[in-house]
Amino acid sequence: MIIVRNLTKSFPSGQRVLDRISFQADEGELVALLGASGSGKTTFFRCLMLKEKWNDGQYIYDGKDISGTGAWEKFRLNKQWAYLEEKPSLNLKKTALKNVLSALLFKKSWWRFLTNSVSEDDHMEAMDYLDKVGLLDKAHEPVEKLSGGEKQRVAICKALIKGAKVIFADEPVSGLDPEAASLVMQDFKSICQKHKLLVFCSLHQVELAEKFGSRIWGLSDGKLVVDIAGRRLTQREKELIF
Ligand SMILES: Nc1ncnc2c1ncn2[C@@H]1O[C@H](COP(=O)(O)OP(=O)(O)OP(=O)(O)O)[C@@H](O)[C@H]1O
Repeated sequence: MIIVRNLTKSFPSGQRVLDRISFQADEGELVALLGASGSGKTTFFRCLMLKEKWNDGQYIYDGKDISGTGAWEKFRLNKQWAYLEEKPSLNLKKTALKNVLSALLFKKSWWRFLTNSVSEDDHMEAMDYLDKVGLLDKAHEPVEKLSGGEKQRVAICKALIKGAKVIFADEPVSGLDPEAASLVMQDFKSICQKHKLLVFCSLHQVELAEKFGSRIWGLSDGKLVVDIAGRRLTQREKELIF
């Protein structure tokens, strides 16, 4: 699904943040990305979402070379990608259901977009997704009343209803207590398998990466120093990353 060869990124200051990173990642994979603070995890995701210009490298997505692609192609690809942040961007005053439905904006026909109408099918689909992440009974609650983990799960539903094929989750469980963090990670794992998505998830917690990642990557000094199937990391691997 994604093949990257020699991704290199430097900022104008001259700092090289990503150094010739190469990988192949496929649908159904939950890639847990570990790295110390400032190791370049966010920059890496931003490069993969084409929000940052690459200095070098080749990017193949769904069999097509999209290195140096134009604005229209980026717009089209952005519909297939979702970016989830530590603090999900949600309308706090609106209900969980309305937040999920808002992600349909770009999928609707122009007529329904202009009249802001929601079909019975849209409604059912949104409720189905909320049900899948255990939030059916919170569908009509304003998001400001939901916990951090529940807000993150609403953001996951938004990504699903938008039809995202790849999710970039940037430290989605930072600030959550261990139980809420596990629930969110469990949701990522199940949607990844069920909907055949590719999920990249940056984490600081090694245990969560070991428990939920189908693959674990370690980023250090701009390089992918660890790329293994999900399992317990050895002491040596931890030392390479941190
Ligand atoms: N727009 C920018 N201009 C210049 N330097 C930047 C820019 N964005 C990030 N950097 C630098 O790139 C390096 C990597 O930053 P990045 O945010 O990608 O790391 P991170 O691994 O996501 O960190 P954290 O875990 O703390 O969120 C840092 O040294 C940062 O200062």
